[in-house]
Amino acid sequence: MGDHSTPRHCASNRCKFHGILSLDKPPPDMLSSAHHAKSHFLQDSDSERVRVTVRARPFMKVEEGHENEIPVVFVNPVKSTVTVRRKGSFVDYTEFKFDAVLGDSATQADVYQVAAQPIVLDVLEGYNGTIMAYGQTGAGKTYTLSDVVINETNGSRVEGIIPRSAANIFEYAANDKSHEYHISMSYIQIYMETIQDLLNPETSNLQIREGEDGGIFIAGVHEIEVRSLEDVVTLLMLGDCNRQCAFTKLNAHSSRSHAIVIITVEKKTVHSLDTRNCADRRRTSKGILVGKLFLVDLAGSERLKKSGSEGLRATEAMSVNMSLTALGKCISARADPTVTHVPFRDSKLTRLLQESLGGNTKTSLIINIAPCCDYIQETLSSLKFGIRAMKVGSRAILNFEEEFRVLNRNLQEDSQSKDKQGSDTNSQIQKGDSEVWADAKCANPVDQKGRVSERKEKIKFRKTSMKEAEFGQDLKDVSVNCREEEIREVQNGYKKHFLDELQNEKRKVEIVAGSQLMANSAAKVLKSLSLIDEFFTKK
Ligand SMILES: Nc1ncnc2c1ncn2[C@@H]1O[C@H](COP(=O)(O)OP(=O)(O)OP(=O)(O)O)[C@@H](O)[C@H]1O
Repeated sequence: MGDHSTPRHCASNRCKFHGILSLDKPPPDMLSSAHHAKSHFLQDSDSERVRVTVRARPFMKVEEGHENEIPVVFVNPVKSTVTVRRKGSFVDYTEFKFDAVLGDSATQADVYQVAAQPIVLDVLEGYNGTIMAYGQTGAGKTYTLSDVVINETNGSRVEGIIPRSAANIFEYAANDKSHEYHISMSYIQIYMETIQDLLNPETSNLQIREGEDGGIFIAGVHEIEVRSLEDVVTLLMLGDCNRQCAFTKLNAHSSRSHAIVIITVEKKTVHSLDTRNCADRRRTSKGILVGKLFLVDLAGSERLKKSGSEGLRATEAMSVNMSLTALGKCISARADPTVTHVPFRDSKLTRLLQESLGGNTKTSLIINIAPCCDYIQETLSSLKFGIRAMKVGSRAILNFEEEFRVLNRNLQEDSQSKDKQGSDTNSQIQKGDSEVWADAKCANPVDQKGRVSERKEKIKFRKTSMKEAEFGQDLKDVSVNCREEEIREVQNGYKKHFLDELQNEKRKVEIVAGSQLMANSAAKVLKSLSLIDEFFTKK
């Protein structure tokens, strides 16, 4: 962050354009491997923040052969800069520096490797990720994200980021023999401030809800299991048929809605036969990692004068412009550490993308620009948007869910063995309280110095009758009334289990304990969670 993300305005004739490559592609070594892309693009010494790539498309046929072609936008993939020159001037220009810049000869594979693959790999590790295309109408957002070429004889060929991401996910899952995968997909559009399910168009105006953990989700949206790239391509095509598009002067196939594909990857450790029967299986249970990938094709901003939109088309454009303005405001607010209120609720788009704008998500933003002279104002505005976005931090945490079934079984076994010993008579938890819904959640992000940041999650008991337990905002405030021997057992069993988890995931840990637990078992879980504090404090 800091200097490199600030546009530099230069009006001095000492600055020359020598060395600036016009719309060229990065050297092959930059794109050589996924690993390379990751180390250059997403893992620098900065704290986590939104990463921004600019992609300049080539001139289209209709744009060729007139004044429009006068070069005003210069990209330099080597230096990751875009320079925009004022028409007719050689001395008045603005230079912007981004995380990566790709010119008109960059292929779809190049764009995927630089701007998408690192996020997809993070999703496969259990993080949330967002890949979002932004830019004026006709700049190439849909081409970058959704392009699929259908070849009658050989079947479909993947081109854009969405099918490539799906291909990457299925290939990764097929090669990973130590995990079981469950992959599902949803596809929605935000059209004129209503959310529509593109895979089930009968349902209209879906509602955005906030989960108990503060996460945002769409209530009632279809989540369809996908087992292959072909499944994904079929659903994409089905959704695209239902998406709102129209002819405008600026784009023959202009999107009139924001479209979002959500791919959810759940992965679970496969237990070997030995460990399945092992008495100490708590140590081998790794739970479920859940990564959500949001692929966002924003509708393009358009000036009504230029697009010639009227009637419904004009109303659609105004609705799109309004939500993009709201997005801009949220980005500006997030980029400014002194601003405390972020107006996420100003539009459906920003409410839905709340986590992608500085929340529990790793975000890659692609700024699509057109090279034409006519669009210079729109290009400048998109580039400035990208620069602001680079200042937005993020705090993605590993979405680790303790496998409820395993946890529940272990806890019940513990409880049954207690019953056998007849020690329940001493328990301070009443018999009538044994069946409660317990939903204890502890999000435990650890900062770069290894300190535990303050816990903000509430401990909630949905239908608790546990009079013995008192719960506060912070786990330190939790006091659970259980017997000495129960605590010892928790220390011996769960402490070891959770510490194993923590050591595997040194940076951040999220542990969820929930399900229809026995009351006394829930108490143990809380107690065991509180041991995590001790672990980090000692470190
Ligand atoms: N990198 C590229 N190479 C070749 N053609 C491109 C490229 N980018 C875009 N195009 C072409 O430009 C046209 C407009 O692109 P696209 O529809 O993706 O724009 P968009 O930004 O999604 O527009 P809107 O916001 O109006 O939906 C399409 O015909 C597309 O095929």
